[in-house]
Amino acid sequence: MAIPSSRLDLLPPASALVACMVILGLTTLYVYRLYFSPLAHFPGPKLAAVSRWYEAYYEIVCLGQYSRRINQMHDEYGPIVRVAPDELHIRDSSFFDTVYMYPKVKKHGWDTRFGSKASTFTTADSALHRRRRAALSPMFSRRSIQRLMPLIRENIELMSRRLSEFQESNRPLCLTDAFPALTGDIIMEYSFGFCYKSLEDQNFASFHEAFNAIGAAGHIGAQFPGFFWLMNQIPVSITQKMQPALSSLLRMKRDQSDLVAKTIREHDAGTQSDRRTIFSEIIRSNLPPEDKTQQRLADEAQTVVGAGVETTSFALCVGSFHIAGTPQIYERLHTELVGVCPDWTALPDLHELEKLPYLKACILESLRLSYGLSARNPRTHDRPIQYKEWTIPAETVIAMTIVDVHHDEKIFPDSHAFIPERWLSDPKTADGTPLEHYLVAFGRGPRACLGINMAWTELYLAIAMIFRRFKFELFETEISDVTLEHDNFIPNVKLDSKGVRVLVRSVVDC
Ligand code: HEM
Repeated sequence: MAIPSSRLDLLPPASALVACMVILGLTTLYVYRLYFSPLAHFPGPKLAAVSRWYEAYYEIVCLGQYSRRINQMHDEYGPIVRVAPDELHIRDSSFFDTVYMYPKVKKHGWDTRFGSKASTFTTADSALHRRRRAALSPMFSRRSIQRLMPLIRENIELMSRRLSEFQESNRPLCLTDAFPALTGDIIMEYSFGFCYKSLEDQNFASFHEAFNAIGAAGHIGAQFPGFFWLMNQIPVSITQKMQPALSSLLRMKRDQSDLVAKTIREHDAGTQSDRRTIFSEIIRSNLPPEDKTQQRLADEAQTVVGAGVETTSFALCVGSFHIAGTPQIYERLHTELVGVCPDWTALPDLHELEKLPYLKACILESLRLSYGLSARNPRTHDRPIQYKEWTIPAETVIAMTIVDVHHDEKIFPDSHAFIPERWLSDPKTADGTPLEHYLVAFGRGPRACLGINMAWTELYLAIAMIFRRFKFELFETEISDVTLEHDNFIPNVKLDSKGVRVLVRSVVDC
């Protein structure tokens, strides 16, 4: 039946109706989150409780500042705060193991962050994660890394030759570029039997910027899950103009996808080489076919390579900066290294290096101040957990942050200072816990770092080679070039940093 036109005039326009419904819906949602949600009674700012836009503002507009804001919230509200409608954050080092060591723990939230949702690193579900991790694990065991030693040493020696070049030319060397070239060449070679030869490149060109871009873009991906899909649809020539670092990231993703495809093809044709690579082994593993698709393995490649490049290289930057800038640390380390390595040309094997207490202390302190990840690290448990007087409902997202533990002044007094001595002579905290228990750079529990053996090996060999054979003089570099300023998932320093730059000097006992 037709409505008379006079009555039609009385109806509000469709757009107004939609707007009213949206406002009503949002109001209902916000009222629920504030007053009726199971997390309603947890302390924290109301804005954070009603919407993730609060987080988005600090992460996207203020460029990775939500962690800092969360720290202010803890100062104001106490050790547990509600930082998003469905998420609590805890700042209490003694609770770290309870959150992370639970075997069935899930990790929601990282699956949309990097455009690689099917990787082991980003898999949310615990059972699926276990299966995927099991296929990767054999390649990262201590024995496998021992087998990888010739490759690691070859790259360390190549780095040594590059350092000699800089010493001879007296040109400043940018370690922020050089270290990702080292770690990148190693992990690419191990992943695919191919690398970009970044160490040989005049300027150590690598995908370092791309990995930093992915961290920053992750803030957008976290809020808008379709973001990476959208970026992938845009031709590289356009993203190149819009955002060069992001275009480098997309190029890297496409390269890795091609390398995965090549590995699959060679496996299917039976033409693969005898050399074990991470991806040839995954393809040979007993993972089900759906976990061996090109897309899933490309996701895996992105995170394995990313995890292998940035964390270790930043730890090397932080350590080198402090060792180079503090003569008594350098002298003590150098003397210890000369003791075990009187002939500078022959670096001792890993077992010998692992026995050196001061070298280990310098590495521990480098890890402590480089954090691994600066992001808050979400977990959910399938049962309620008790934190002090608070009962946290099952399936709540609970996060803690490595940076908070490493700067817990009760555990690491003068926590911003680089003091290797704090690790000497088997130190304990006030309650008798070994200090190393609170070094959580590699995370904890079933989702802890898989590359820990590889990371330690690279750190031992690189630091031993550098500070046995050379001496660094800091060049127009200051503490802010290694200080966390932007939490872009991985720790980023101030935006206008030119990197850690040094002049390379020879040493008399070489
Ligand atoms: C200084 C060096 C490194 C640090 C501090 C570090 C730190 C971390 C941390 C904190 C996590 C856990 C994330 C979480 O809790 O969810 C992690 C995971 C991981 N790391 Fe590392 N990492 C380092 C080097 C490496 C290297 C060299 C590799 C080798 C490719 C690697 C591969 C991985 C992988 C595959 C995961 C995911 C494990 C999983 O989700 O089961 N990492 N890393």
